[in-house]
Amino acid sequence: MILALSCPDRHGIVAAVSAFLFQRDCNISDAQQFGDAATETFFMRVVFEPVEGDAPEAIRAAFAEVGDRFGMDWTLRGTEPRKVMILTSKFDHCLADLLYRWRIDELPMDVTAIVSNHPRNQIGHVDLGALPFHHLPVQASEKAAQEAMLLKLIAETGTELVVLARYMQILSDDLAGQLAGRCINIHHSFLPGFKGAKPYHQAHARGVKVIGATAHYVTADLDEGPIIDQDVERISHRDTPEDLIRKGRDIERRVLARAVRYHLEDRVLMHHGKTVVFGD
Ligand SMILES: Nc1nc2c(c(=O)[nH]1)N[C@@H](CN(C=O)c1ccc(C(=O)N[C@@H](CCC(=O)O)C(=O)O)cc1)CN2
Repeated sequence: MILALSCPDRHGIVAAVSAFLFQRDCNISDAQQFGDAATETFFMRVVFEPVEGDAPEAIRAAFAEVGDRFGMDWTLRGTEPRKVMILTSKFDHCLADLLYRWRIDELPMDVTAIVSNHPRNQIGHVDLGALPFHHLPVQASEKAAQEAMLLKLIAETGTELVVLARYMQILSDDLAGQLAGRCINIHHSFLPGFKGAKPYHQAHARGVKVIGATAHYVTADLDEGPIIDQDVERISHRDTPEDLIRKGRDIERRVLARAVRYHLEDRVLMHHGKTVVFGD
């Protein structure tokens, strides 16, 4: 099981958590914590094995007293797969990579559906196997209707996380609000540089020597959401925009996969528009 928490920083938090787990004969296999002096906030992630028959609900019910005592924001989850919906437009490299990592059990998820604003035959060569595919086209005048169908699908499938794997439509403030903290986007630049569409052409025009990719939670403000993970590659004057797009694909794949896995493993805690990430 994984306990993730944040609370006002004070003495005794780690002691109280470890005492609770000790009293229940739980075995701690990993623990990470961080105290943010600037905001006097404490963050902690503990992976532990409960004794046989100690049900998650019972542990949660018992931990609530500790949570209330310290004013914690906390989640306590098993490691069962979580329901993920993947949205894409025409570029399928991130979708294909996520599905490969899912098929080799690198990502603890059940894929509820693949959704695109383009028809199935326009999203590259990726093998969706038996996964449900939904074509939800976006006409500017019918964006609200398209988003209502998307929200209905998310609700009906019990989707817990929405991944924008190069989904090139801007979500409305309402939809972004309804998916707050459970929608991750891959932006194909090293934010805050080169927001918006065509970042590789912007980078080429600026003559930068490093390109990158950024995975972030989606908010109403385009490319402004809390950053979960980033990575970069050095480039040179020899690289054309097409070279940057090619080199960028690899960066996007690994950054998005890492961010999705970190979210699914409760390694990401949100804080003041930023994140605390207990990586591996
Ligand atoms: N509310 C948000 N929606 C989306 C975000 C976000 O941060 N907040 N990220 C984008 C992804 N993205 C960059 O990473 C991005 C996608 C699309 C555009 C854009 O200008 N789209 C045009 C249409 C383009 C087309 O049809 O091909 C538009 O929507 O007018 C910029 C950046 C996903 N959504």
